[in-house]
Amino acid sequence: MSGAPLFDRLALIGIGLIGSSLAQAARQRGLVKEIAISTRSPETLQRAEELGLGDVYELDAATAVEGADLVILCVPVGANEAVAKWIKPALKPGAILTDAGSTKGSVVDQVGPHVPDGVHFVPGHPIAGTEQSGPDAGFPTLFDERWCILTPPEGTDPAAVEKLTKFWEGCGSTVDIMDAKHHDLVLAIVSHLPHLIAYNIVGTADDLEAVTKSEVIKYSASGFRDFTRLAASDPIMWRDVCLNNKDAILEMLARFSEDLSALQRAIRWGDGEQLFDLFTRTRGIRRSIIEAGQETDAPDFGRHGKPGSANLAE
Ligand SMILES: NC(=O)C1=CN([C@@H]2O[C@H](COP(=O)(O)OP(=O)(O)OC[C@H]3O[C@@H](n4cnc5c(N)ncnc54)[C@H](O)[C@@H]3O)[C@@H](O)[C@H]2O)C=CC1
Ligand SMILES: O=C(O)C(=O)Cc1ccc(O)cc1
Repeated sequence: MSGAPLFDRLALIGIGLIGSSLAQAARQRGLVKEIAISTRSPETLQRAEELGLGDVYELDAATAVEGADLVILCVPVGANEAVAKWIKPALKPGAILTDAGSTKGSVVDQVGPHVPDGVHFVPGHPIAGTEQSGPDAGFPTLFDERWCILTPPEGTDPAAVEKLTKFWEGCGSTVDIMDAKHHDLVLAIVSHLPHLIAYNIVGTADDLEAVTKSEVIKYSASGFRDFTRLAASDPIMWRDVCLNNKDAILEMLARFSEDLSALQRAIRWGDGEQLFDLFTRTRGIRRSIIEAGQETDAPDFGRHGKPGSANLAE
């Protein structure tokens, strides 16, 4: 990125995959003048320093946010409220407070009440990630050609939303704005349910008595291996996602179970036509994703194409 930095001081609270990637993207693209990093464990903070991710390293999150004009919470969503209470007295008037959490309604409910007057609260969610966690997992291009969803509560200063949008665009993303409740419903089906299905199928395979663990590893076809990648995602992060998007996830799980029962019935009664029809319809969805430039061959969440850069490799 060319031009003046957007922010003087960025404070990142939590320095795992997302915090580390943001630090690297913001630094490489000149989006901020200074980066302050805070995280709970001294070992992780030391690792962040060894990796040279920031300029200032603080165990005390409140000290890290002092003087920051952009504060991004990059902790598991279940930790957001405690962090918000902690940093509240130290937030600078006029600062933008945002987060990267995978759920949004819970962040609005749990962080919102602790945001002091004069601080702009704009929750966010980069739709970009991997199954890795920790500061070593971060990389500066993580957000390139990905969506970032912002869910500003009603009455949020449009100038703050615009400035945060510019920041994410500087990180390589395209920003969409939506209501937190809608975000949680959409993400429940496209992200949260797939992870739960992956955790479940890998757990089931692991529990099978008639099939040994070595056979699961030896004969795993690529379909099963794709599930094991998702099922290797961070347990704390995904526990928190499930507990903080409970209603939408339960709604999607209920629909999923009904549809699975219908498939079960079709198999039991030899209804090949129903199976064929469903498999044909779903194949069409995959083709639409490819045609829209949302190439998904990469072993992580699909990038969206920018106009003119659609990847039609398949
Ligand atoms: N991993 C992914 O693919 C994606 C994750 N997210 C969201 O981003 C956030 C961060 O995720 P990751 O970076 O993947 O997690 P991570 O596990 O790699 O890093 C989390 C960081 O938060 C710190 N932390 C945990 N509890 C804390 C507390 N109470 N106070 C201070 N620091 C604390 C940890 O020490 C670590 O530095 C989560 O809310 C997650 O839902 C969003 C998009 C993708
Ligand atoms: O690794 C994958 O395939 C992901 O799905 C990454 C991911 C995980 C959580 C999010 O909220 C967004 C993206």
